[in-house]
Amino acid sequence: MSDCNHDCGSCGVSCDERQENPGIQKAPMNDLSDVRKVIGIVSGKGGVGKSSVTSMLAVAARKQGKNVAVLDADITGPSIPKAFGIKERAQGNDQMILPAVTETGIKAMSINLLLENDTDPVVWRGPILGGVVEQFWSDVTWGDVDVMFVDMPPGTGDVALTVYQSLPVDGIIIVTSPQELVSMIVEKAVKMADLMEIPVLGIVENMSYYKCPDCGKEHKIFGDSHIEDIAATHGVKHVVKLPLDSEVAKACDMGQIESFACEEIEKLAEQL
Ligand SMILES: Nc1ncnc2c1ncn2[C@@H]1O[C@H](COP(=O)(O)OP(=O)(O)OP(=O)(O)O)[C@@H](O)[C@H]1O
Repeated sequence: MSDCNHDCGSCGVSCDERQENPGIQKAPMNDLSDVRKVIGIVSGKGGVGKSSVTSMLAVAARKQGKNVAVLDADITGPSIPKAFGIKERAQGNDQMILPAVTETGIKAMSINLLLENDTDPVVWRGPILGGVVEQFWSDVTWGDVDVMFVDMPPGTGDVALTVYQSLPVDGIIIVTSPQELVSMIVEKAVKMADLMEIPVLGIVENMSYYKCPDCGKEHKIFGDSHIEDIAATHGVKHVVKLPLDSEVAKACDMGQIESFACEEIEKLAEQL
């Protein structure tokens, strides 16, 4: 056949090589990178602790001896460098961008490692944000990585769609808090993953309860949890409940997430 542009979507010819649903091409990985597993950390809405959980999962997987990377796809609200206390800018040249490396050896890339000041806002439209995420995947020299955690932007918008379509995501972890409204938003995230045919590996209910340090009683500050029901409805195997804990906030805010240990997250990381 002459003049084939390999875009079956714009061509009606019924040739031997025709693909009815050619789909969106995955972004290529460069020759100096070998990332063997990609796990997206998603949340229905902002502020529920998605970046903290991403960081804790990365720390736990690293402790288990894996080569770990974190791709901060939350371009307009990047929190990963702060949680790990990374202060220096990313290095690179015309050919490649090198990720930052944390104290325990986790590789990380975030828009904040490229901005002149980490308080500079990112005021870009959706397609440009998605393009940055693709570049983080394709142009960063990740090297040998057993598992990469992708800190997704909150919600089911443009950039989340780009990550699902362009990166070879093996599964996602949904982070939520226990309010009723959030349950509905979680279902949206689950359904989006279903649409993309990406398995939901687990749900983390963050700030699930507060344990009184004096009497040990657990208080459900945001109300009763419905997370087990939601997980059962959607066939999600792993459910983790994390307390509201000032030590988590302190570790993230001080850039010391690598010295914070969380048994529940360590157990989850083992299953991934
Ligand atoms: N279990 C917890 N207990 C106490 N504070 C927490 C807990 N989890 C997260 N935090 C704190 O809540 C704040 C928001 O957390 P984080 O940045 O991880 O949320 P996020 O969902 O990624 O938000 P965004 O969508 O804005 O990126 C941070 O200051 C963090 O330290």
